[in-house]
Amino acid sequence: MSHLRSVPCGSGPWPARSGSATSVRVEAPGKVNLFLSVGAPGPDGYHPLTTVFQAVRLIETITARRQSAQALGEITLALEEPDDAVPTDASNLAVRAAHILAEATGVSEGVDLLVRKRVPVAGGMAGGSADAAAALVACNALWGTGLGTGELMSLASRLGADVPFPLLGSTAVGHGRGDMVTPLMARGTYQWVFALHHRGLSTPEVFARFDEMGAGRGGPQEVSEAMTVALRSGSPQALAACLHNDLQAAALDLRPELADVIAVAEAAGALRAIVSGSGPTVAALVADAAGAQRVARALMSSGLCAEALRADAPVAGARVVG
Ligand SMILES: C[C@@](CO)(OP(=O)(O)O)[C@H](O)COP(=O)(O)OP(=O)(O)OC[C@H]1O[C@@H](n2ccc(N)nc2=O)[C@H](O)[C@@H]1O
Ligand SMILES: Nc1ncnc2c1ncn2[C@@H]1O[C@H](COP(=O)(O)OP(=O)(O)O)[C@@H](O)[C@H]1O
Repeated sequence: MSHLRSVPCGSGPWPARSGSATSVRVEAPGKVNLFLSVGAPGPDGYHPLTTVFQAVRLIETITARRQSAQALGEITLALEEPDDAVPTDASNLAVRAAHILAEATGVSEGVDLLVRKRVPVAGGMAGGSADAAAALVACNALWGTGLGTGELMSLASRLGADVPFPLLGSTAVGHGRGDMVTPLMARGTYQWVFALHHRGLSTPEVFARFDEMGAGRGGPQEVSEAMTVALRSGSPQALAACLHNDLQAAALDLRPELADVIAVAEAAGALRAIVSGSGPTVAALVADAAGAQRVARALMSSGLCAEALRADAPVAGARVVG
């Protein structure tokens, strides 16, 4: 299709080497799925899907620090604000990312990772995946391992279906497990309000409920022409009409109150509100800043959500800052 171009391989928009820097700071965005069509699972249990990701201005920041010569070459992680829902051991996706990069490049140096989280945890907005992408870019620069975009993308897809996208950012189509990403032409800036909840939803549980409901038959649908035209037009009204999420019914089945959250956002003037990815975050697309304020206020006074966050999109993928 003429609006698609392939991911360039070679060096990315981040420095390959940091020289003698003692630390590297990287930012990576959360995402919302503008379109998510899910097919029947394959023998590995994974679902083939077609999705349109948009990177939103809810930004994870990872600082990778060189260790002292006396350190044991371990990979450690700390959270700027401790959170029981986020592991800090070897199961953290950012730690796994540093390990996989060290293994692929033969690096024995350790690293101390410090994470500032701004994407809701287990909210269907891929915060853990953004951390993994940020850790890959940060360690690649700190260690001077010099991997290019193609190689980082390939490591990212081994970490999780959602990990390659935050390396790319902006707006992109995902195929396969969602890990085969291709940039998509999009104009304009979109305003979102995200309704957050205290309790997250588990991605495997939502896919399992999707299967129990008999929802995925055959292969996933392709992105509609209406969606690509809407994105090229930059019109939030046109985009609102095309938003689609096959996992929404399963998320609503697990959390029926999300239907009320959607209704409150739309009654307050959102152009459309949908479940973000596997949920439970509800993403409301609004026309402008005034609309965002009205919707955020209505969501908060409804008592149905823990927080309402405003963010614009799209934004860039993982990049070294500071
Ligand atoms: C649903 C989506 C939509 O973008 O994201 P979230 O909304 O959860 O962030 C993704 O498909 C989630 O991606 P991610 O969270 O990286 O998934 P992974 O870690 O690779 O897989 C977690 C589990 O989700 C299920 N899974 C994931 C991707 C896929 N295409 N088919 C699946 O069935 C599998 O049960 C797998 O064991
Ligand atoms: N760096 C990380 N940040 C957040 N959660 C993480 C991280 N590493 C592992 N996890 C685990 O992954 C789960 C899902 O994380 P997250 O990426 O926030 O949500 P989602 O998959 O819904 O987009 C969390 O509940 C947590 O147990």
